[in-house]
Amino acid sequence: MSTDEIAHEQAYVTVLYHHLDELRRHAADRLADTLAASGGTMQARSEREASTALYTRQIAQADAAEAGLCFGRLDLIDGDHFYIGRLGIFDEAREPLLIDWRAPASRAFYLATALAPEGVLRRRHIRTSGRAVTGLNDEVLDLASARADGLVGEAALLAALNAGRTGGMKDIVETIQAEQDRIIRAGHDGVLVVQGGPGTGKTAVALHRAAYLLYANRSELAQRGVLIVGPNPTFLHYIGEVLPGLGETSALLSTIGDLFPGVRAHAAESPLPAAVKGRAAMAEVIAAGVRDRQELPGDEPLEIVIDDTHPGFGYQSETLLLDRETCGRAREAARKSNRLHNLARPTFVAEIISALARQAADRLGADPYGGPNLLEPSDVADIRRELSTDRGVARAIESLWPALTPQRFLTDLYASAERLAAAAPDFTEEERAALERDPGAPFTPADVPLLDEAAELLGVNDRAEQEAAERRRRAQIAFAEGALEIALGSKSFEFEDQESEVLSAHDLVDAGRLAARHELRNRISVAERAAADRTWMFGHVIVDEAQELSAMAWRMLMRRCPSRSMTLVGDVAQTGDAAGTTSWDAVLSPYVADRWRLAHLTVNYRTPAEIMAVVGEVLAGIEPPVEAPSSVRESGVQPWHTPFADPSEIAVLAAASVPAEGSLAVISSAAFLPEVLDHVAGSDRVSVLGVADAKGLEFDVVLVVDPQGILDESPRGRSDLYVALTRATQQLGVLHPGPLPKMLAALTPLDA
Ligand SMILES: Nc1ncnc2c1ncn2[C@@H]1O[C@H](COP(=O)(O)OP(=O)(O)OP(=O)(O)O)[C@@H](O)[C@H]1O
Repeated sequence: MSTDEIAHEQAYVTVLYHHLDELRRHAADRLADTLAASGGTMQARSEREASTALYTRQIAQADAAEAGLCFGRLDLIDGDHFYIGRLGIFDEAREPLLIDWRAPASRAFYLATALAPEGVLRRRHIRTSGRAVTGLNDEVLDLASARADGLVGEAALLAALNAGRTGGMKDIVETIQAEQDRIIRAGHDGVLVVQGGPGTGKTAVALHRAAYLLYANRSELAQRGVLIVGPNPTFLHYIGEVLPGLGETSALLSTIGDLFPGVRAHAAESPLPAAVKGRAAMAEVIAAGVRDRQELPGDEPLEIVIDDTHPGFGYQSETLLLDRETCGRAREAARKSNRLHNLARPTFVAEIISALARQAADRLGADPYGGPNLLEPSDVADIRRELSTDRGVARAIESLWPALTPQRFLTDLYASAERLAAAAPDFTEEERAALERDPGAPFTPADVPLLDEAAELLGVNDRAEQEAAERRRRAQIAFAEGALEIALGSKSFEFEDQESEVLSAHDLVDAGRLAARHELRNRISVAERAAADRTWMFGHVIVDEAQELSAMAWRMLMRRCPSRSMTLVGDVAQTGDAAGTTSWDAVLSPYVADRWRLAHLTVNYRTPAEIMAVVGEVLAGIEPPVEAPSSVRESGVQPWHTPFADPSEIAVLAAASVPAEGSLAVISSAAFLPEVLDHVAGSDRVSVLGVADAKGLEFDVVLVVDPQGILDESPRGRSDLYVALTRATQQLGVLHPGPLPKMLAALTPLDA
C-alpha cells in the first residue's frame, strides 16, 4: 500500500478525531449547564434528567468510539465514496463525514461480495493504532476475486481471528460477516432463534444485535431496557465490556441465577434435581404447594391460650378453640376473594378473629342465670382488638395461613418429605427425594424460576422496595446537582464518606468527571431498577446459550417479556444442563406456537479446521443431528492426546503449553477438577475450569483433562465433551487417565 494512500487516509481520520473531540466537549458543556441548573417545576426537573441522560450517553459514546473510530471506506461504482465507523459524524453543513456502522448505508460494507457487489467497487479496511493509521486492506469486488465461501474482508478478518485472546471478548464491528449482519439487523418483532455451532459468532451476533436494536429503536427500547441472559457469571464477565465498548449502556446482563431480586443463586446442583426442578410440571407442584400452606386443623381443634395481659379478658388467661369447620369457612372466604396467597391472608385473619371473638364473648359475657349476653358491643370490639395482637392467636394463624416469602415457601417445601408428597403426588419417590434439601442450603440457579413462580402465586408486595429505589435515585441526582454547584463555586472540596458511590472523598470535580460519574449512576439506575423489580418488563430479551434453559426458566423469562420480542441464540448440540433442551420447537411452542423464525450461522471463526476434524466423531453421536460448522482457518498444528498417571503431570504439560502471548485453559471433568486446581496455578492467562463454566468462552490453547469422565458424569456428557473440545482458537491437547475414548481416535499421540 502506498504511503501516499496512508497519508491521505490519515488526513481524513485526523479530521474525524477533531470532530469527535468537538462532540465530546460540546456534550460536556451542555451537561455541566444542565447539572448547574436546579429547582424548578417537576417538569423542568424531569426534562433535566432526560438531558442529563442524553449528554452523559453522548460522552460515553464518544469515549467508546475513541479506539478504531473509523475502520472502513466504501468506494462505489458511481464514483462516490464514504467512511464507516463506530458512530455517525456530520460536518457543519450536516453532510455525513462518518457513517455509523448500524446505519442502513453501512450495510453494503458487510454484505457486498464480488457476486453481489451492491454498487460497491472497493471495500477498504482501515487499521489504526490510537489515532494513527497503520495500514489499509483493499478488496476490489470484481468477479475474478469472487470467493466461494462468501467471506468478506478476508485479510482484516484473519488478522482479527489470529490475534491472541486476552480473557475478555472484543467487538467485531470491523469484520461482521454477511450471514451475521442479516441476523444483527433483523426486525425485532417476535422470536428469532439463531442456531449455530461452536465459534460461529452467536454471542458476538447477540451483543451486536443488542447495540443495533437500541440504535434503531432507541425511543422504544431504551426505557424498558434490553435484558441479556448468559449461562454463568464468568461468561458475563467475559462479554461485559463489549456493549460499553460500543457505547451502549442500556442493557442488563444477568444469569438465570441472578434474576430474582435479593437472591444470588450460584450453588452447584447435580443433574437429577436440576432436571426435576426444570420441568414444566413444577408449575403445578408450586401451585399445589401454595394451596397446601392454607391448612386446617385435624379432628382435634386447635387450642389457643390467650395470656393474662388483656384487660378485655379481665387479665385472666383463657383457652379458645379453633375447629376444622370454623377454619374451613375462613379458608373458603379467603380463597373466594380470588386474591393471591399473601393478599388473601387479611380476609382469612379477619374471619378467624371474628370467630374467636364470638367464642370469647359468648364465654365472657355469659349470664349465669341464662339471660342474654352481658357484654356491650364496645366490649366485643375491645376483645377483637386484643385478639388481633395476641401472640397465641398470631401463632395459630401463622400455622394455618402463614405470610410467606417465596424464599421461605421453597425452603419449607424442600425441607419436608410430607409437603413434597402432598404437592407432587405424581412424581416418583426418587424424583421427590431429589428435591429434598436442608433448610440452610443455598439456592441454585434451578431454584430461581421456582422462586419466581412462587412469587407469582404468593403475591409479594414489593412496592416499598421499589419506592425506596426510586427515592435513592432522586437523592443521588439531587446530591450530584448540589455537588456541581459547590464545584463551580470553589476549586476543590472534600466529601465525607456518605454517598461514596457518587463521589468519593478527595474528588476534584470537573464537569467531565462528574459526567462519568453520572454515566455510571445512570447505568446503575436502569440496571438497578430493572434488576430490583421482579415484575419489570423488558423491551427486548436476548438469551445466549439458550439451549441450557429449562421449561421453568422459559416461563420466568416469558413473564419478563410479554411482547415476545426476543432473540435466542444457542446450539442444541451443546446442551449440557440436564433440564436444557434439544428442540427449539419444544421450548417455544407453548408460548408462540409456530410463530418464530430460525436463522443459521454456519461458519466457525474460532476453532481451527484441525480441531473440528477430530471432534467430528463426538458431534456425530449427539441427538438431534446438526451440521458441523466449517472452520475459517487452519492453525497448522495437530491436536494431540497423551495419557497421564499422576495429576502432577498435568501441571508440567500446562506449563509447557502456555502460549507466548494469549491464554491457556485447562478444562477438566468434575472428578479431576480439585486435583487440577491443586496442581495448576491459575493466573491472568491460565484458567482452570469445569465444563459448565467454560461454556461460551474461548482460549488460545486448551487442555482437556479426563474426557471419559466428562462423558460419564452427565446424561449429556457427549455434548459437554463437544463444548470442552471446541474452546481453542489455536491448539488443543487431551490428557486421559485411562484409555482414550474411541470417538477421539483421530487425535495425534503427543510423542509421535
Ligand atoms: N465476523 C467476525 N469477525 C471477527 N471475529 C469474529 C467474527 N465472528 C465471530 N468472531 C470471533 O469468533 C469467536 C467465536 O465467537 P462467539 O464466541 O460469538 O461464538 P459462539 O457461536 O457464541 O460460540 P459457542 O457456541 O462456542 O459459545 C470470537 O472470538 C468472536 O469474536
